Amino acid sequence: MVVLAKPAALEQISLLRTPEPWETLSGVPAVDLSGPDAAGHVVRACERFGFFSVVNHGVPAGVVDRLEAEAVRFFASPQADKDASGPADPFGYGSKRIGRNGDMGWLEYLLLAIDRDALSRASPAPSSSALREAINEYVVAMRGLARTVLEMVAEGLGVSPRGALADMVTGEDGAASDQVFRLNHYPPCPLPLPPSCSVTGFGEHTDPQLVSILRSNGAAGLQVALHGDDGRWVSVPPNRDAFFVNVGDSLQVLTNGRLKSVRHRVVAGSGSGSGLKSRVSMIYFGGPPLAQRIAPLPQLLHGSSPLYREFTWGEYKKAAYRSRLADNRLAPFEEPLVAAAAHHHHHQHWS
Ligand SMILES: C=C1C[C@]23C[C@@]1(O)CC[C@H]2[C@@]12CC[C@H](O)[C@@](C)(C(=O)O1)[C@H]2[C@@H]3C(=O)O
Ligand SMILES: O=C(O)CCC(=O)C(=O)O
Ligand SMILES: [Fe+2]
Repeated sequence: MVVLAKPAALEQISLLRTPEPWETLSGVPAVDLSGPDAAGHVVRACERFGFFSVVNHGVPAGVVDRLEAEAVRFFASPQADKDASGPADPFGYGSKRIGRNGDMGWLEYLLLAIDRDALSRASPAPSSSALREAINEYVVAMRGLARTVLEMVAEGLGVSPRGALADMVTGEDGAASDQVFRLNHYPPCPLPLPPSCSVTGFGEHTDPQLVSILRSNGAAGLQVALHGDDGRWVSVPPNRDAFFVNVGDSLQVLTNGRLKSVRHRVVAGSGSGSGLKSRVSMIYFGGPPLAQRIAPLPQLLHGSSPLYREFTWGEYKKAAYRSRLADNRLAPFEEPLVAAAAHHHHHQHWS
């Protein structure tokens, strides 16, 4: 029997079994934000998948293209220049290491703090002013999109006021919300791999915030786990012109589990000279102010008990940054006594 050794450079990066052909999520809902009943479509997509794409979003292509070009330029710059904005702790330039607890992936990235509507002066920022300006312009567009999506979620769920969720992330008054922006670059992995194996680009996880808005170039790699079906993984076909919205853990709690955060991961492309493109993605993470209390909204309880105990975003974030990527970060906040009964309730509600 031939045992293929794992190349040394991949020592700490998990390999994933990738049965070919990958099943693609042909059913990934694409919501036309300018179409009729967009709010209803958004809520149904969030309930079924915790994930959907938006088209006719009104974000000018120029804003996206400019950032993509600057991101490509940054990642192509000399390693020493990139290292000058690192190591990521958690903000700055990082390579292969994700977070502080041993997660590794075949990628490099820039993780940046956003203060209201621009890069925070308090965290390391890239030295290129063209990149900084492109990020600032893009972040303004993402705040607008996050606001629209969260207003539609509130509207579709019957939560009032309509801005109740959106204000947590993009509210103009009160404490500044906790927004993060990330550029990820996944070069194709040039090393030989055992058959039916791929390299982990970004390991499976849910995002802790309310919503994340992701955009990538035309390179594939993103996969999401279905809520039913034993969490089967499906590939998301790339779409340069769309944005992908993830429901995060905090929105799951605020809706008392009616919307569920989506587990997702990125699989790196493999094979040198195979013509595979590098994947470049840009993700805006919409979190609330640190002191924001996160608990099921009373309006959504309809007489049933809360599935989670109240916590502040600051508390949750602290716990999240102590956890591994794949951990179930919500488990310690679940209300054990009512979980079984409520599960039954939801089950009936959905079937
Ligand atoms: C391993 C980790 C990386 C992460 C912080 C954490 O300890 C667990 C959550 C991770 C995550 C996932 C979504 C976002 O990419 C991120 C910035 C976030 O807010 O939570 C990352 C964190 C990170 O890369 O530092
Ligand atoms: O890079 C991607 O496409 C997704 C990465 C991701 O899920 C994250 O950064 O939280
Ligand atoms: Fe993510």
